[in-house]
Amino acid sequence: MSAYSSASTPSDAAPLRTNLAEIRNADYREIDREQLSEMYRHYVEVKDRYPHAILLYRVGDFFETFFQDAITVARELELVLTSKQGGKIGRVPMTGVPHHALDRYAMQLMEKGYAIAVCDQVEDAAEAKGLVRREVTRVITPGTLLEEEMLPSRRNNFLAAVVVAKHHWGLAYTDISTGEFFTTQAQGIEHLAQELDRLQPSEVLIPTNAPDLTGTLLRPGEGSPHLPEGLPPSFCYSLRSNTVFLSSEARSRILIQFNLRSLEGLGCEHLPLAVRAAGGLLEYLEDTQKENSIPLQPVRTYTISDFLTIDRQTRSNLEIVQTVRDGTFHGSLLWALDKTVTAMGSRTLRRWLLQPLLQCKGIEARQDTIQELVENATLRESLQQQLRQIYDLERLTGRAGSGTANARDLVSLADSLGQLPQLAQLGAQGRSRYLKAVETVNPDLEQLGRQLRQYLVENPPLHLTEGGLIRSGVDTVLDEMKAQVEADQQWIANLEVTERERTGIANLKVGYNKTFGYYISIARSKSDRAPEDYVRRQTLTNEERYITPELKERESRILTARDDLNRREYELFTGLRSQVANFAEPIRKVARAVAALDVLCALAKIASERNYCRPQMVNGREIAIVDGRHPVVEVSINEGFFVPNSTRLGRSESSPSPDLIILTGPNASGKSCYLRQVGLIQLMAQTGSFVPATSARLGICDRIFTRVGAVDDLATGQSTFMVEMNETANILNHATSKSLVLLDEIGRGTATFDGLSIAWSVAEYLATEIQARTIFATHYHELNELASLLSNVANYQVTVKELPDRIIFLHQVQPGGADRSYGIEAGRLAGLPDVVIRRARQVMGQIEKHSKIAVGLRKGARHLDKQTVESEPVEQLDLLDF
Ligand SMILES: Nc1ncnc2c1ncn2[C@@H]1O[C@H](COP(=O)(O)OP(=O)(O)OP(=O)(O)O)[C@@H](O)[C@H]1O
Repeated sequence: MSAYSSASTPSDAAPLRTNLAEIRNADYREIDREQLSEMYRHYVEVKDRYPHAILLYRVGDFFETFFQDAITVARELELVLTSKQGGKIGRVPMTGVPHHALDRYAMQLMEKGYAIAVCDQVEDAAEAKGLVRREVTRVITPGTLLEEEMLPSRRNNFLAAVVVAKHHWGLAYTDISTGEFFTTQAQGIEHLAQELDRLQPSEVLIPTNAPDLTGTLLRPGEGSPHLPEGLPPSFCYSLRSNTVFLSSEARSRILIQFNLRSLEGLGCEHLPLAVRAAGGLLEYLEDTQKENSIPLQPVRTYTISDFLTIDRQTRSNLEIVQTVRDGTFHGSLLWALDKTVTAMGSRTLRRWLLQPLLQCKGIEARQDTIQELVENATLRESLQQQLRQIYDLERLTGRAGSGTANARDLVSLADSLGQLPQLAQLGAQGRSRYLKAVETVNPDLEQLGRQLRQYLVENPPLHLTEGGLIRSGVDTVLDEMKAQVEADQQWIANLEVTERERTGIANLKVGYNKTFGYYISIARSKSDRAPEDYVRRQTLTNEERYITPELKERESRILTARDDLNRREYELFTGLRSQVANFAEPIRKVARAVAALDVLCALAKIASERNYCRPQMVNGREIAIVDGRHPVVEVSINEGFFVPNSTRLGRSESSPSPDLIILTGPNASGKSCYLRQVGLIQLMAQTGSFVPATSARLGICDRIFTRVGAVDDLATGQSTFMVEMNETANILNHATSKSLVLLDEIGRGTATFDGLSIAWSVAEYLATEIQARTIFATHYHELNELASLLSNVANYQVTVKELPDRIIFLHQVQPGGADRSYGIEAGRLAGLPDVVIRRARQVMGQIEKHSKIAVGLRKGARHLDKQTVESEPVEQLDLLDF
């Protein structure tokens, strides 16, 4: 149980130990409201408006929950469930958390999939006549977090909205902490699922026409008949009324938000579903943020086909942002490449890796900057040094705009803006586009930074209403107030000396306590010498305590002046904060340029330290990598131990390279590693990065597909083999001749001959029908025979050296097919009985002797290139004949 519990709230709260089923008044909807006392009546009125959120209701120093919410919160947060007198109705369940710990507990509830409505006191309890006025000041949901401590700094927290109309869909998403706001429209639900998978939004808004469900937050995996079919179940979905997603309402909401007359300039005028999604998203922000107005950047329209498509399997198999095995960041591509020095840069690198480009122009612009920074290490190091001084401008601006920034945030912002001129000087030394983007500093931002530094003290406190924020000399009213307080404080400080002189009592003291304020203390033995204007306030064993009218007057003046002074400081502070919010747009523009430069510096540093090369991007189908390496494995094993391997793929008139490589080799020889290495090099190249190779010429790919390993998908109840077949079907149905397909172990999850047959026909289809560039790693060395049938197929093997008692892995990929697998050898080394090994060899010999796969298919080979494979009866394979 937590140390915080309602047991420490008001005195009539009592722990509830009863069986949950016996708790009375748990359901607020079923009680007689007339019987409730005034505060509870207000509580249920508010609760009626937020039936699906946990309502945290401010009472004194606590945020309390009542009725069913109290039971839920007690269970989820392991707090003590108590009860409190709710009026004539008797006691109602209650659980509370201290107000200062709200963020922490809200975060825990959020992680468990709850939305939270915060109902705070909006007037001073001391000044309230009757019930203290309370209002919902914020609704916190997973997609609307703003609090620094609740947000991961190095990744975005996206809120998405989706509108589906048959096969077409619109998607809008934003990160309200950084203000990014995008929208798009396309067709094919699988593409929507892919986009959501790329973004990993914390919350997805879905329109529903069931009014009583509006506001429901479905936890990940919960599912609902109201979710459009085909959406991944792994997200938190919020059901919203479909009226706010109507075209006209959505449209006018966007126009008002960005103060526009038409959507033309935003690029979404003719994309009705994109507009509807964006409008619905804006309405949600209005509804949840209440008094915080979120400064969003004008919505930007994008097209998914402008980027390399990476589906969920590929993102997972290539371990782009997390590893397959344990889902950790450590060991992923992002981990190996993220040498950025700002949180903004880190978020940008993640985005770039998940959304590589399709146009040479954009890729080459990034490459140009990397090249410049590889060649000029001094400039690169100075830039990184400079970038380190720049805080998270995007999120600091976001907090300023939403009114949640504190004085330390503004000081960090000012310090960061103060670094821009030096950054500009460094940028001016470069030639490429990304360096040029920072070479001029907006004078308004310089001025803003100066003003913030001029007003705010260097190390301001966290609290904003207790003074100590603003420097002296910047505001005459404030200075006069400070002078008055200081004069009175000085008078009190001198009082001890002046009163000792006046009374002649050498040990007279001036003290302060909370109950009486300032007092003069005299030893009781000397109390007869107290002057007439001394008024006795307290008698202790050895001393008497007095006040004087003048002392009291000074004291109350100090107290009121301090209040005024704190208020004035707060006013000045909020003025500064609003000023920052007014500059949100130009600050974020700079932030984007800074983030991109940070990423390019990081990639240049890696390129230089790890000997990467600049890949030459070409428009054809060529993939020519000389001495390529796996970017993650290379840095995970001892330096110099990684064995580089080359790759040539992509047949064309000028190149005899194969389209499909059959890759064989014993277990653990490095097939998977090689396969992934090729995929990662291609992906890195299309991100604009240099690649781990001696040289590379790469044609742009439209998609990278992977099928690696075999894992049961228990969540959807699919067997290993069905997962494998689904993934393979997806590849065969969507790959094009511009795709890169990486297949590892197709057909292993079923009977050998079924598996081999499927593997064979899949490879054949890829090579003849689709002609995608493919690497097909397999233990079925029978597939090597394909190369003798199809001219665009080649065999490669990962080599090993056989010694009498062991195998040495050379990890070298060389032309030719392995004529045997080492499975039986591996079994022998593992200690299988000799008799079993002997029998296995015998069986193997029989299989090899009688296999007529190549002969059988060669007879039908004339049909292979004519797309008639399906209709032609291929001769009965003789595989079972041994
Ligand atoms: N080129 C290489 N240089 C150095 N070490 C390598 C290389 N390729 C692979 N390795 C090492 O060998 C290990 C096994 O590689 P990998 O998993 O790719 O084998 P595999 O042939 O796919 O095995 P299996 O058929 O059992 O799946 C890797 O973890 C890696 O450490």
